[in-house]
Amino acid sequence: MTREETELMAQVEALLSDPAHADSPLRPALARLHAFHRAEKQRLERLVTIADGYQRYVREDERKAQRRYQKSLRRQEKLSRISDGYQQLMHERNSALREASTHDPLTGLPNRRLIDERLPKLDERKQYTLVMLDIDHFKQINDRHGHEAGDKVLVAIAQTIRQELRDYDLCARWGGEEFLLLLADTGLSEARIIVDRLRLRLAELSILVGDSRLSITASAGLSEYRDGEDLLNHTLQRADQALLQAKRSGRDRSCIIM
Ligand SMILES: Nc1nc2c(ncn2[C@@H]2O[C@H](COP(=O)(O)OP(=O)(O)OP(=O)(O)O)[C@@H](O)[C@H]2O)c(=O)[nH]1
Repeated sequence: MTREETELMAQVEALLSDPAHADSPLRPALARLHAFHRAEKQRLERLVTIADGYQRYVREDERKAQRRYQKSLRRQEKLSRISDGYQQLMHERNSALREASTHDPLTGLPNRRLIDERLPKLDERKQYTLVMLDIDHFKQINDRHGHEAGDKVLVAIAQTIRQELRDYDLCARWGGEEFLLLLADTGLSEARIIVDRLRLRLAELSILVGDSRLSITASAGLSEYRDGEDLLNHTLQRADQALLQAKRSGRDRSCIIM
């Protein structure tokens, strides 16, 4: 209520309660006007209270909706973090599984399965030489120094093969101490130079096992891929025969079957 209104109401109430105006013909009308004004005022106050309450309710409701929205946003962020993490984990697991199924766990070299997968992708226009490389008298290493020593030697051999070959050559651990090399874009005479250099590097290895230093030699059989033939059947058979020949003629050498 404004100050002016308060003063006016006080003035009207004073007039109404003054006995000097009890018989005034204006008094009943003034009394009704005063009562009407008070009733209106109370109604207005009630309305204001209701409107305030409604606004408070709306504000509180908005705050609740905001809190619910923030909470659901946080939950969604959490879910998407979990989902991202899960996808990453699945990706890593798949890569690990793929790695495990296509590589030899001891040396990390590709295994037969990977070679089987890669071979259909050979470029028919290129020359390829297939090499079977086998470590000589490997059994003696196991027998004399134990299986673990044999494993250590195999790891060192694989490392040397990897270092000596070019990026575009393929190499795999084919069996126990037998390795398959596929030299791309390479004819027999060039392949023999590469293989003999590799055998020399292998012979130079001096692998520390306990108190002993072990050295090895390797034999190799080479054969060139002929157009249209099955590499893992025909070319491989000739390379195997060449390897047998190398073993039979004294080991520590490479042989070729044309
Ligand atoms: N330490 C170890 N030894 C293995 C592994 N795989 C195969 N071998 C061993 O390799 C040896 C191969 O022996 P052989 O086939 O007789 O061949 P070798 O003694 O190398 O004789 P030649 O090939 O005729 O020169 C066996 O004793 C196998 O047990 C392996 O993963 N780790």
